[in-house]
Amino acid sequence: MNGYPVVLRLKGRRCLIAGGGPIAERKALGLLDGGADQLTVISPSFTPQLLQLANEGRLELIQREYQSGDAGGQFLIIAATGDMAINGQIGLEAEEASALFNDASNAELSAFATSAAVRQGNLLLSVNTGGEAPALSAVLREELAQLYGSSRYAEAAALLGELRRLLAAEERPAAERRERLRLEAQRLAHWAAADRQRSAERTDRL
Ligand SMILES: C[C@@]1(CC(=O)O)c2cc3[nH]c(cc4nc(cc5[nH]c(cc(n2)[C@H]1CCC(=O)O)[C@@](C)(CC(=O)O)[C@@H]5CCC(=O)O)C(CC(=O)O)=C4CCC(=O)O)c(CCC(=O)O)c3CC(=O)O
Ligand SMILES: NC(=O)C1=CN([C@@H]2O[C@H](COP(=O)(O)OP(=O)(O)OC[C@H]3O[C@@H](n4cnc5c(N)ncnc54)[C@H](O)[C@@H]3O)[C@@H](O)[C@H]2O)C=CC1
Repeated sequence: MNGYPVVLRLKGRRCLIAGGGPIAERKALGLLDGGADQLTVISPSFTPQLLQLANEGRLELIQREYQSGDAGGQFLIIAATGDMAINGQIGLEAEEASALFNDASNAELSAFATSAAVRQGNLLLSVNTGGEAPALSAVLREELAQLYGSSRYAEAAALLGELRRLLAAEERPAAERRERLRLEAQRLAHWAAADRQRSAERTDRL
C-alpha cells in the first residue's frame, strides 16, 4: 500500500539522522537538497562525504552511538544505523517525541518514506513504490530527469508564478484566473518540451 504524498518545509526545523554510512549519507544529501539547515548526524563513524559536509558547515556531526533522549526536540528523524533493533528503538523514541520518523531498514515501522526526486528550481518530481521496488524508483527518476530535468521547466514555473501573482493582484474572478493559468501552463509545458526536442536533435547532429 502506498501513502499520501507531501512536501515538508525543513528550513529552521531540526532534523536528525542516526548512522553515518552510505545510506545515512544519501538521506543527509536528500534532506539538504530539501532545504534542511539544522541537520545533525549521530554515529560512531562517518563517510568521507559526511565529514566534508560538516567541514562546509552544512550539517553537524556527533561522534557517538545514538543515546536515549536524542530524539527530543527533533522535527524529523531518520534511523539508518544498519542495526534493525536499534533503528526500532529510535522509532519508539521518535514517536514519543512526536517526531516524523523514517526507518531506512523497515518501511512498516516508518511514519514516512523517502522518495527519489528530480528538482529544477521550485519544480519537484518524486517517485515512490511504497517500499516495493526502490530500484525502480531510481530508474524512473533517471527517466524523469531526462524528460523534465531541463531548466526550461523551472523557468516555466517561475513565469507562471509571476503571472499568478499579477492576476491575483488584479482581483480577477477565480474561474477566469484558473482558465488563464491552465492555458499558459499548457503553452509553457509545450514550449519546454519543444526546446528539449530541439536540443536532442542538435545533439543527434553532432
Ligand atoms: C522503504 C524505503 C525506506 C526509506 O524511506 O528509506 C526504502 C527501503 C529499502 N531500500 C532498500 C534497497 C535499495 N534502495 C535503493 C534506492 C533508494 N531507496 C529509496 C527509498 C526507499 N528505500 C524507501 C521506499 C521508496 C520506494 O518504494 O520507492 C530511494 C528512492 C530514495 C532514498 O533513499 O532517499 C533511493 C533511490 C534514490 C535515487 O536514486 O534517486 C536501491 C537502489 C540503489 O541503491 O541503486 C536499493 C537496492 C535495490 C533494492 O533492494 O531494491 C532496502 C533493502 C536494504 C537491504 O537489503 O539491506 C530497503 C529496506 C526494505 O526493504 O525495507
Ligand atoms: N532505505 C534505503 O534506501 C536503503 C536502506 N538500507 C538499510 O540502511 C542500513 C544502513 O546501510 P549502510 O549505510 O550501507 O550501513 P553501514 O553498516 O555502512 O553503516 C551503518 C552506520 O551506522 C552507524 N551506527 C551503528 N550503530 C549505531 C548506533 N547505535 N547509533 C548511531 N549510529 C550507529 C555505523 O557507525 C555506521 O556509520 C542497512 O542496514 C539497510 O537496512 C540499505 C540500502 C538502501
